[in-house]
Amino acid sequence: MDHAANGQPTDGPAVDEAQEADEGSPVSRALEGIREEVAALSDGRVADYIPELAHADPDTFGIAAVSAHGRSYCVGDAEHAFTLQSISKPFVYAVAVEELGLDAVHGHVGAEPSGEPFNAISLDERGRPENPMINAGAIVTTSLVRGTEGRFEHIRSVLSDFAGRRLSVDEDVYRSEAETGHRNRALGYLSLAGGVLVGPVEEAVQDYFRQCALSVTVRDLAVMAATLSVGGVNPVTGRRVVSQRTARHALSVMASCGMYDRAGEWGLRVGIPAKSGVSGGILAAAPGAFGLGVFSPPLDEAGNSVRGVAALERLSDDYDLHMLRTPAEPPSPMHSVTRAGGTLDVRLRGEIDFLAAEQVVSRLAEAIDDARVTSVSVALERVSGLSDAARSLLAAELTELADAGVDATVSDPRGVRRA
Ligand SMILES: NC(=O)CC[C@H](N)C(=O)O
Repeated sequence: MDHAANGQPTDGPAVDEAQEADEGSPVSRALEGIREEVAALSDGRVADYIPELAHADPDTFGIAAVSAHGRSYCVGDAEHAFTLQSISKPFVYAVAVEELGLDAVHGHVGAEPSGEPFNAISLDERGRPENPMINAGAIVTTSLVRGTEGRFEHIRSVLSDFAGRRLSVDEDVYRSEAETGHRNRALGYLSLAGGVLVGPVEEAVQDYFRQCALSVTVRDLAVMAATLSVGGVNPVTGRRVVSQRTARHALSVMASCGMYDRAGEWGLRVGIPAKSGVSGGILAAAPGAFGLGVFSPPLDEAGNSVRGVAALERLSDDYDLHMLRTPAEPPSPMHSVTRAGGTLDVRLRGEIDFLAAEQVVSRLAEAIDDARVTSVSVALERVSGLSDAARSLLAAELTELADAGVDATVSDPRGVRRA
């Protein structure tokens, strides 16, 4: 067992050394540039309402990024261990959704940004906490998890899969919050009274305190985020942790509710689904691109790391990571379109999603109006994947062609139409 900078055990290396990207890489240098600039910010206060958190060194500052392909880049205090706190919430939400399904979970907790602080006493008209990212909602979400190996062990094991290594509880922080977290107990009892919290409040609250006290590094945050970014498969270990749909649900609640009462401003200026924690961490998951982790303990009034917010604003801007940026024009899905005699020969390529399929079917439909064409042949040899939406659009167009008397044949040696 090795020990991180603050003496907390970290149970083995965070990621496979082989995946560690070169420190001299331009990506690391760019991260370092942002870190140096943002380090000059000295506002904010270290959280002390959980007494143990008050010991954090305000100057500690690390940034990590993990690409969708699993390469990691870390600068600053990358090996420093700190506790997840609220960053655990989207992951435990994912555990609950995976186990119970989306509708069952949202029978107990809403999905609307509360516009209020993380510890607000905020229940909607149905008695549900407003969303799973505020404390009340997160305690309810934790209470829903079952897991065969015991609730907390199940949570720890899935969160460890997200990080790609076994995470351990910082017992001092856990005890410190368990001794003082009476407001969270109160939120638990209110949710019990509202009929949405399952089972003994104290057990749910204890497991919530434990999940908040899981010890991580910025590198872990970036790996966890990257796992959500790429749809639920940890890009470092290659292991599927949750379904693609569950990953999308977690990203959605992070996007709308992850930054508490700063969610709107965050969407405008950063636009990366994110979750912050009072220990000073922020995790951000840019879909299909990068997982990011930042740690710096001084917090703004909303409870978000001051340097973390500034660093992510810069990262989003400099590297075009806003989720609502205009996507690049994708390559044409048509490798070639030729006509030989009465046959239109269409060879497709690459990943065919709904937009690409729309291009293809509109081209195929022209064959119906073209008197010279009596048959079409569609070749899928070069197609690496068809989305469900694309598959059904293509099937519908083939039926149209047949109905119009155009003979259609499909060659699909890789079986992408069946996948
Ligand atoms: N915003 C946070 O990180 C809050 C988490 C902390 N454990 C609490 O419940 O108060």
